[in-house]
Amino acid sequence: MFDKSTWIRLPRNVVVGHGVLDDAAAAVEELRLHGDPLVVTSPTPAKVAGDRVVEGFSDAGFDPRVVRIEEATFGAVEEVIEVAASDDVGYLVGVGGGKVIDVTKMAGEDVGKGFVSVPTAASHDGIVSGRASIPEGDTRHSVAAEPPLAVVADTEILADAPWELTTAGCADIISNFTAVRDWELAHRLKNVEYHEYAGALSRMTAEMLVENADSIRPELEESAWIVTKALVSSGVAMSIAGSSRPASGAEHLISHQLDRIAPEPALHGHQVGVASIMTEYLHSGPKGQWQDIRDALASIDAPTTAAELGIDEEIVIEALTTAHEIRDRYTILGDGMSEAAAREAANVTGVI
Ligand SMILES: NC(=O)c1ccc[n+]([C@@H]2O[C@H](COP(=O)([O-])OP(=O)(O)OC[C@H]3O[C@@H](n4cnc5c(N)ncnc54)[C@H](O)[C@@H]3O)[C@@H](O)[C@H]2O)c1
Ligand SMILES: O=P(O)(O)OC[C@@H](O)CO
Ligand SMILES: [Zn+2]
Repeated sequence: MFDKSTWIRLPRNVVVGHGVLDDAAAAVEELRLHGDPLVVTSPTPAKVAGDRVVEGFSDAGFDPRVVRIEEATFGAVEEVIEVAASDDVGYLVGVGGGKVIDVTKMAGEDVGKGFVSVPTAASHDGIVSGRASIPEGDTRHSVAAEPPLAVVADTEILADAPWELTTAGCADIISNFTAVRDWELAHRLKNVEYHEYAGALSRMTAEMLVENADSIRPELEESAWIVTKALVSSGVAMSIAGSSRPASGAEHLISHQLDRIAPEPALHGHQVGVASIMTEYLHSGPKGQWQDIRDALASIDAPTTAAELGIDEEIVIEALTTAHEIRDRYTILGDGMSEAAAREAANVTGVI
C-alpha cells in the first residue's frame, strides 16, 4: 500500500544548560536502561567533565567502567568494544570532543548498546547525529549509527572550552548552507533522495546562527547556548534525513581530504567553513553569496583563509582537485576540478 517508508531515530532526552553535567545520571535513569555505564573519554575532557560524570554515576549507585582513548581510530573503537561487550555494561557514555563521541557511537553500534552524548566542546554537529565518522587509511568511514539515547550538554563547560572550539562549531553550522545546496544539486542531477524538511531545518539552523552572530562572543555562556542549540538542530536534521547530507556536502569532502593530506590539519569546523566559501563560489559564481559565507565566518572569529587554517596553499589545491574521490556523494565538485579551476576558486575567494 505504501511505496515509501521512513524510520526516524532521535534522542529521548536532550538536556542543555548551566551545570547539567551533574544531571547525567538522572537523565539516563529516566530511560530505564539495564546495566552499568561504560564512560569513554580522552585526557583533557576527562579532567573537565569525565571524572565528574563517573563520580555522578557512582553516587547514583551505578558501577561505571572507564576507557580513555587517545585517538579516533579503528584501534580505539576496538578497544572500547572489548570492554563494552561485557554483560554488565548496559550502555556507553561518550564524554569529549567529536572524536571521542564518534568512537563511542561506533563501538555502541557494534555491540548493539545505546550511548549517551556528553560533549565537552561545542565544536561539531555530531553531538546529536546518528552518524559516526572515523578515518581509516586513505578513506573515511561515515556510517549510520544509533543517535544518542540522551544528550547532556553543560553550557558552563562548553563556554569554558577554548574559544576556537566554539568558533569551529559555528563554522560547521554555517557550512550547512552549501551542504544543502549540494544535496539539492544531487537531487536534480542524480535523483538522490531529498528530504524537504531536513533540508529546510538545516538551512534555517544556519540562518539563525548567522542572525545571532553578534551574541556569539568568548566567555559568554549565552554563546555556548546559541551554538549548542544550533548543533542539536543540525544533528536532528541529519537524523531525520538518515544521512549526513543536510550538513555535509563538498565542503566536508574537502575537509576530510585535508585531514588525510595536511601534515597538521585544523579543526573540522574551521576546515569545512573555509571550504564552504569556495564551494559557494562554485555554486553561485564570482558575484554569488560566497562573500556572505566568508563574512559570517569572520564575524565569529573563524578562519577564512588557508593561512589562518595553518595549511599550505598547495595542500588546499590538492584537496580541491581530489576531494570528489573521497566518497560516493555527488556534489558541486562533480567528477573533479581541474587544477586551474581550483586555483581560480581559491584565489577569487581570497582563500589563498
Ligand atoms: N558524526 C558526526 O555527525 C560528526 C559531525 C561533525 C564532526 N564529526 C567528527 O568530529 C571530529 C571533530 O570534532 P572536534 O572538532 O571536537 O575534534 P576533537 O574531538 O579532536 O577535539 C579537539 C580537541 O579539543 C579537546 N577538547 C575537547 N573539549 C575540551 C575542553 N572542554 N577543554 C579543552 N580541550 C577540549 C579535545 O581533547 C581535542 O584535543 C572529526 O573527526 C569529525 O569528522 C562527526
Ligand atoms: O558524514 P560526514 O561528512 O562526516 O559529516 C558529518 C558532519 O561533519 C556534518 O557536519
Ligand atoms: Zn561537520
